[in-house]
Amino acid sequence: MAYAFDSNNPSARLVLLPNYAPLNLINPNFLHHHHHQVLFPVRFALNPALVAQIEQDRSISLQQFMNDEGLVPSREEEQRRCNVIRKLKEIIIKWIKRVAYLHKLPQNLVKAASATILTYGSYGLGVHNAESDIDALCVGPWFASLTEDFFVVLHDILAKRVEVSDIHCVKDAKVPLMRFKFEGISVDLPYAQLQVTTVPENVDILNPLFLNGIDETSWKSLSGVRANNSILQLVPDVKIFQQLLRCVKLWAKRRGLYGNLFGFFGGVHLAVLTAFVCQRNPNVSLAGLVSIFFKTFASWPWPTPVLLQQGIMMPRHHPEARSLMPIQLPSSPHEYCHSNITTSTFMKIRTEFCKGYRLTQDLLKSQFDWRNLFEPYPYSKFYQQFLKICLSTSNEEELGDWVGWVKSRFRGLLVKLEEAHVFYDPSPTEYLDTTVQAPNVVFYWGLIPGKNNVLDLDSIQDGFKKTLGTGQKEVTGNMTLSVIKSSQLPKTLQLVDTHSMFSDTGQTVPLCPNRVPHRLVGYSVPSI
Ligand SMILES: Nc1ncnc2c1ncn2[C@@H]1O[C@H](COP(=O)(O)OP(=O)(O)OP(=O)(O)O)[C@@H](O)[C@H]1O
Ligand SMILES: [Mg+2]
Ligand SMILES: [Mg+2]
Repeated sequence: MAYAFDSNNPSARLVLLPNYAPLNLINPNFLHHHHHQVLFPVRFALNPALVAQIEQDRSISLQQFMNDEGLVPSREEEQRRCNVIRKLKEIIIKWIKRVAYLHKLPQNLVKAASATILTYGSYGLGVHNAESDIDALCVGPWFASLTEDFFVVLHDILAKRVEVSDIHCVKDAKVPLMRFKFEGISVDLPYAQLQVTTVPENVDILNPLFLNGIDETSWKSLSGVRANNSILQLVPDVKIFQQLLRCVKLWAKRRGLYGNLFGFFGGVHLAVLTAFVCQRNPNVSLAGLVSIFFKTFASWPWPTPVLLQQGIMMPRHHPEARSLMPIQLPSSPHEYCHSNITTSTFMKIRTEFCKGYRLTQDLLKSQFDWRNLFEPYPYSKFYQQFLKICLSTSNEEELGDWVGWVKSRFRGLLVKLEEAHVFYDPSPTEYLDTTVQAPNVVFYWGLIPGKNNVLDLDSIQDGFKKTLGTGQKEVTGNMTLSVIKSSQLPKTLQLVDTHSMFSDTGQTVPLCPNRVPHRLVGYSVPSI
């Protein structure tokens, strides 16, 4: 560590120079001319070339960190996903020919008929990792209906394929879709029907020619693709946007802020916040953008909405406009991303933005270390009490469906806890309680009851059970709530807080935090 000291003014602060800062990069006039006012922050003392050099180094070390985390998929993993999409496209083409035939269309129309797959979500943005699903929109012609041809004919074709497992139809959602695994990779497949016979492979869904006469559901299903297209068009540099979004997603996951169903962010929210920062700061390095990201949102005057397209007037009566953190859905004028953020999760998110800002505001600090930003959230140290949510089924096959169902209704539980005036931190991580015989998944949510506040758990549990009993549901299981002290948390969970790793010893082990439940309805939570 090197220090430059202003000897003419002993009360002036020491100017800290990073270890590797070559002295010749220090603005030579600085110490000389400004020795009566060395109170400038250190960055002003440095030659801009040095600042740029350090930022560059920080960006490289951040990229190195991300690579070491294994977040960027390997070439083989990419290839696997490409193969899945190629095979899906082949299946869709065969399907549409069969549907045309079943509808007894004339030969020339059968010949001309086509359908395609458009990817969106994190895969479409190029920020997916090995755990991400593939969001693939099936786009079909005028004669292929959602209810029959998609949910019955295509479903049956897919169900018969050896590559496909765990296939489910989610019909009652805002964006109806089929969810399945294809060669082990989760796929979300919604459907949009265009009023044309031939759907080109790379159909331009922004072209009004294709959008003529489109129905409401198809329009909604197209919104994910539209959002992706416009994000990619609005950011000045796609590559740096992707890098920043990967960092932001990792930060959100590590700090327990990723999961729309838990009242936190989904991928789309973070994509818009990231695009917003990139849009306003072209030509800034990755490290600089991370710093600006936290600065921007630590001081954001919520509930002022975050808008990517400034000219668009967002309607005040929109239900999401009243949400605590409204975020515009790009390219869908007058639409916001759906969010489940509550007062508790809002407070946690804001605290974490501020913490992120504190940790990244001074990139020039010599002891700067990216690991601090991505440190796993230490739940067991933060909270003295936890709400334990135990979900179980009598056999393993039903567990995924049951957990997915309960998660899709978690909003009801968040609202009930909010009404009970407790502060809660709904950690999305899933654990397995090995002291329970039945196949199970356990959640531990941090709790801080309000003053003089006794939590009436029975009434919350009864109310939530009622919520679970309504709507379309094929499986049932058990759900119990209990409050435990942090000292009663399984030891491995406390270990996880410090090491964030999977453990196969002890009572309770975390499952894959991104385990994708089959019936998880995503953002289209049924109304509760
Ligand atoms: N809350 C939401 N509001 C609006 N659109 C959403 C919402 N959630 C998902 N979507 C749409 O569906 C797409 C896929 O969502 P998904 O939940 O798979 O997240 P993702 O961005 O792909 O991240 P991940 O890598 O976790 O899968 C999003 O990109 C978005 O277009
Ligand atoms: Mg996805
Ligand atoms: Mg998805």
